[in-house]
Amino acid sequence: MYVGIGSKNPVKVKAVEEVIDDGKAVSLNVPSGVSEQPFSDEETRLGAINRAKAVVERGKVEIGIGLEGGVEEIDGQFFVCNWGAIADKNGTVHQAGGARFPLPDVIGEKLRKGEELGPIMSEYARIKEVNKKEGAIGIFTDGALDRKEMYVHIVKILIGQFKYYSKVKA
Ligand SMILES: O=c1[nH]c(=O)c2ncn([C@@H]3O[C@H](COP(=O)(O)OP(=O)(O)OP(=O)(O)O)[C@@H](O)[C@H]3O)c2[nH]1
Ligand SMILES: [Mg+2]
Repeated sequence: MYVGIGSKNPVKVKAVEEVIDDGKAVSLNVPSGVSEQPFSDEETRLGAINRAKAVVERGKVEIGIGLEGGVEEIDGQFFVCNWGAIADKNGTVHQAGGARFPLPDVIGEKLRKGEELGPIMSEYARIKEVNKKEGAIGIFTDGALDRKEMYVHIVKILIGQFKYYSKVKA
């Protein structure tokens, strides 16, 4: 399957490569069409869909995948949320949501001031570009689950739906 991923972030690219059959994905820098730091499930999901569609519109690949991270406030506490979408040239789109977990208030306060989670996490964990490594989920689970593995889960749900619904339609 010749697949494009709408990000140059290595954790997202590796997650797609790990799941697809031939193991090779084209990575493209495409706009998400939402804020750099999405602030709700809706906005994060839309960012994933926009990225997936933008990849296909570039015309290099038949199938595009968009993965987007964001935050969602529930009862005064911020949770990291993650969404993915897969799109093909015929306009088919499938979606999937991933893990969510709470962030400490000290991080929530910085998010409220308009800072982006990636840099906040790097400062908090004292790890450069932690968003391209284990990510917030790796830090707050003591390494039990890293950001790539979290996206692998989403990509499996995306590719799985794509295959299932292609068969059903045939
Ligand atoms: O360290 C992190 N661990 C995570 O689990 C996580 N989830 C989201 N974010 C941050 O939320 C913003 C939008 O996310 P995002 O989808 O735009 O990702 P990104 O900016 O890292 O990649 P990309 O935009 O180049 O594809 C960015 O500031 C991300 O760093 C995370 N940071
Ligand atoms: Mg980003």
